[in-house]
Amino acid sequence: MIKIAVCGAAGRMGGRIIAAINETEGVELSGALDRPGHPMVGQDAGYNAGLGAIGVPISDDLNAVVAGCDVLIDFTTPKVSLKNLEVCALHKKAIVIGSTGFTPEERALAAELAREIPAVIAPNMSVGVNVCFKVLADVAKILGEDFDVEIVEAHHKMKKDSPSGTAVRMGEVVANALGRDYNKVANFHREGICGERTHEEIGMQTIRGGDIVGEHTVYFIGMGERVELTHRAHTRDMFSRGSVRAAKWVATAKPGVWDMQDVLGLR
Ligand SMILES: NC(=O)C1=CN([C@@H]2O[C@H](COP(=O)(O)OP(=O)(O)OC[C@H]3O[C@@H](n4cnc5c(N)ncnc54)[C@H](O)[C@@H]3O)[C@@H](O)[C@H]2O)C=CC1
Ligand SMILES: O=C(O)C1=N[C@H](C(=O)O)C[C@H](O)C1
Repeated sequence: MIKIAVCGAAGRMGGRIIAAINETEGVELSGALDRPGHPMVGQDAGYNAGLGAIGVPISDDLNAVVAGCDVLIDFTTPKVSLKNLEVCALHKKAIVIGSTGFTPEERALAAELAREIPAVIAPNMSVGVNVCFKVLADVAKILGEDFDVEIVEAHHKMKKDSPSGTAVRMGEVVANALGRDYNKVANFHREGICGERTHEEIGMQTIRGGDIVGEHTVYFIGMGERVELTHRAHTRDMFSRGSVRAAKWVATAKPGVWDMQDVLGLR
């Protein structure tokens, strides 16, 4: 039985991950964490998952919860995730990180911290999005330089980072396939007399509102035709099931940073 602890247990994803652990064979919830001062600390973690009481209280004691698990699943914020990675490395425990909004410097630090423990770090745990990542590289290469690339994502109004981690990864996949540097060609802002579109840029546009779970479209726009690759998330449950699948996989993985392409065998 793999013992999984969940950090961000009082959050939108935390509740769905606890529900997914509850329905998955071979895993059990060993602990639940949220930030000190959160009103749900001390309450049973099953309530946020819609399960009723399951006998695991939400704690704010990171060291104790990590010591008692085999794998920590963490859906919080980049800063919290880096701290969790550091504590998992101290305790030699594996980690799955779903938080998004990492800077390039934070990503480098995460790789450093994960040198001695296995870590799955992925901006999107759904099978559908990860298949999109895989085919996007081929689509970009086949359509080539004659097609302009624009990426549009839409999420709920509570989302804190922009563009989404998924949109950034899509931009990186396309840029790599076309031999471009995402950090140089991503264009996040057009306003006023901003001039004609450059050939190389990848436009990154963001919509926020209501309760949209998550939608991503990559447009390949040519002269006289365009191709659109869209993924729409209907619920958070495939992200949470994906994170539990990643936890089972990472429990026996070698140290280093992995992502869902590794977990799903899509490399
Ligand atoms: N990789 C994926 O498939 C997905 C990633 N995400 C990402 O997961 C993250 C969380 O998303 P949501 O659940 O919607 O956010 P949320 O705001 O509902 O939940 C985050 C939780 O983390 C807790 N938290 C904050 N500081 C903490 C600390 N120091 N220690 C422990 N807990 C702490 C908050 O109190 C909150 O309960 C975001 O970065 C989001 O973009 C969301 C969905 C899917
Ligand atoms: O914050 C969210 O909700 C989501 N975040 C992830 C991202 O930033 O890509 C994945 C998903 O789209 C939901």
